[in-house]
Amino acid sequence: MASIKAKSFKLALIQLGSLNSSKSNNIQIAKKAISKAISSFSKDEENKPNLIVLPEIWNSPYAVNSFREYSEKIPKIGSKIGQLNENEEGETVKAMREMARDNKIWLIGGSIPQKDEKTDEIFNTCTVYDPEGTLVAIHQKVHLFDIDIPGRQTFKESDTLTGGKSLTTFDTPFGKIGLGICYDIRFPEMATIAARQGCVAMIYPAAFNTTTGPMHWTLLQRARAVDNQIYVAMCSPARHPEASYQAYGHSSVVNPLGDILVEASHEPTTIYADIDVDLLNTTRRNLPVTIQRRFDVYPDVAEKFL
Ligand SMILES: NC(=O)CCC(=O)C(=O)O
Repeated sequence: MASIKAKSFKLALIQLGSLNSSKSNNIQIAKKAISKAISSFSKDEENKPNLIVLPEIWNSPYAVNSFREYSEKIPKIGSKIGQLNENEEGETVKAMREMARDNKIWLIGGSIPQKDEKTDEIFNTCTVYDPEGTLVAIHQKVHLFDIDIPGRQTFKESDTLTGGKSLTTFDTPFGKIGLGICYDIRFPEMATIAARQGCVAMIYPAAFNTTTGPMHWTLLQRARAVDNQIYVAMCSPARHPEASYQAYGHSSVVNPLGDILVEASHEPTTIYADIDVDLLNTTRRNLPVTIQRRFDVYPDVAEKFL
C-alpha cells in the first residue's frame, strides 16, 4: 500500500460554540457556522473546503442522562434528501442533509445520539453526506468512553450507550476517508486498518475534556498520523463554561509527518487545512515503513485486515 491514488483537497473543522440544551438552537448554530465558512470563499471558489466536519454530540448535551432524550432515528446508507418523512429520520439528520446540499459540500456530521428502534439501544453515531444530501456512511462509536480519574474526570458512556460493531471508511472523489469517534483514537488498530485499506485521512469528531485533553489530545493524533503515514483530524466543540462536561476544544489537523498543520484554541472557530496527497506519498517513499512491515514475525496482527 505504498502510494495512494487520490486528489488533494481542503478540509474544514467547525469548532461549534454556544451549544445548549435546545436541539433546534444547536441545529441553527451548525447551519449558520457552515454557511459562514462557505460564504467566506464566495470570491475564492477554488479554495472552498470540499469536506466539512462537525464535533462529537453537538445536538445534545454531552451527558449520559441526555443521550436517550436527544436520540434520533438514522435511516439507511443511500437514502436521499426528501425521500423520507419525519417518522423515518430525525430533525438533525434532515438538517445535515440540507447543510451538505445547500453548501455543495461533503459533510461529516460530527456525532449525534442514535436510537435503534428495533433493539431500543442508543449509539453515539457519526453520519456522512455527499453534496446532494445523500447519506453515504454511518459510524457508531466502537469504544465507549468509560474512564475514572478520581477527582478529575469520570464518565461512563456505557451507562446509556451501546458500542458499535464495525469499522467505517467511505469513498469520495478526492479519496477514501476513515472514521472514528473521540475515544476510538486511543485504539490504534482502527487507524492502521483504515490506512491499510487506502485511506488518506482518519477523521474523529471528538470531545476530550480539560483533564485528558492536555495529556493526550495532540500526542494521540500525531501518533496515529506517524504510525500510519496518513492525515489525522479531530473536531471538538468549543468550551462552554456552563456545561457539565468541559470540552477541551483544540480541534486540529496533523499531517503524515506528524506536524500539526492547524490547531484551534478553546473558542468557537473554524479551521482549515490542505490535505496534500503528494506529501503523503513522498512521506511513504522517503520512510517506507508501510512496505517494510514484518507480518511473518507478528502474524497474529496480520489476521484479517492488517
Ligand atoms: N468523548 C470521548 O470519547 C472523550 C475521550 C477522552 O476524553 C479521552 O481522553 O480519551
